[in-house]
Amino acid sequence: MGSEATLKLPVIDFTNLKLEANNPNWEAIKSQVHKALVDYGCFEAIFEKVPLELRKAIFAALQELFDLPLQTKILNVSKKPYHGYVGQYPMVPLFESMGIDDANVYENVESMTNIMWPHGNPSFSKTIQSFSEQLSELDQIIRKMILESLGVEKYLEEHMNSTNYLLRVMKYKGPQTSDTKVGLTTHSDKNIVTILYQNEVEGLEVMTKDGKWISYRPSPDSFVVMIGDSLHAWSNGRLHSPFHRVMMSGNEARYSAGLFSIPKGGNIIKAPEELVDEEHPLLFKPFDHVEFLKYYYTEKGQRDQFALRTYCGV
Ligand SMILES: O=C(O)CCC(=O)C(=O)O
Ligand SMILES: [Fe+2]
Repeated sequence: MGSEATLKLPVIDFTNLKLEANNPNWEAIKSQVHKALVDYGCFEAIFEKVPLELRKAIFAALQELFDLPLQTKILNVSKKPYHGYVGQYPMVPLFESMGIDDANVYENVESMTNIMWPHGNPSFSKTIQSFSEQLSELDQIIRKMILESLGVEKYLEEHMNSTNYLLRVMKYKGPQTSDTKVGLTTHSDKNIVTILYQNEVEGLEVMTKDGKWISYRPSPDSFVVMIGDSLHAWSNGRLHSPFHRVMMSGNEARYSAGLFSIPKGGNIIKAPEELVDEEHPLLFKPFDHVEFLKYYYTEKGQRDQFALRTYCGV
C-alpha cells in the first residue's frame, strides 16, 4: 500500500471560536468536526489560540531536551508505561519520546524539568506548560462539539472530569538515506483525543477506513486531531480511531509534541445508553482504561492491532 498523494485530511478552522456557546460559527464547525471524525477519525485544525511564538519555542525546547545525554534522559521514569523516557528500541531505532503527566500544571512540568536540569530551566517549563494549557482548550472545544453532535452533552462535565492531559514529546532522527524507514509503527491511539503538532519534516501518515495512507503535509498553523480507541468505544463506534504511523527519510530530525487526553485510572469507560440501540448494538464491554493498558503492553497486546476488540469486544 503506497501513500496516495491526492488524499488529504479534512481541514477545520477554529480561528476566533470561543468555548462559550451561542457563537455563530459553533454549529457549522461542530458539524464539520463530527463529519471528519466519523469519516476519518482525524482532521487538521487551524487554531491560533496557541501563539506563533509559542509554537516556535516548543521546537527549540524539544531540541534542547533531546540534546541532553542519554543517561540524563533516562532519569525521566514513570510508573505508567510510555509516560517516561522511551527510546533505543530495536523496532523503532529512530524514535525517542518523553512524557510529562499533567503538563498543563506548572509544578508538574517543573518537577520533570528539575530532573533533566538540576539547576532548573524555567523557560523550558514555561514553554511546555503554556503550550499544553493553551492546546488543552482545543481538546475541550472538540470534545464539547463531539458530545453535542452525538446528543449526549448531558455527560459533558463527567466526561471532561474523567481525563487528564499527558504531553508526550517526540524526536525521530533522520535515517540519513532517501529510503523510507519506519519512525513509529502502525497503531491506533488508546486514549480519548490526541492533538499533534510537529516541525516541517514530513512523516505522519493516517490510514483511511478503506486502507489508504494519507500523508500529512505539516504547516506551522496546523494541529492534527485524532480520536483514540477509548473515545471510539465510548461513542459506541460512532467515531473512528484511525491507524497511523510515522515514516522517515532524509537527514532532518522530525520533532513532534502530542497532547493526549487520557482516562484516569479507575474510571470505567462505558458507552452512554443513548448511543446503544438495535441499530447500534454495544461494541465494547465497559472497561477500565488502566487495566486495558496492562493487556496492551504485554507482548501479545503489542502485536495486536485490534487490542481493544480482543480485550473487551462484544
Ligand atoms: O509523531 C507523531 O506525529 C505521531 C506520534 C504518535 O502517533 C503517538 O505518539 O501516538
Ligand atoms: Fe499515535
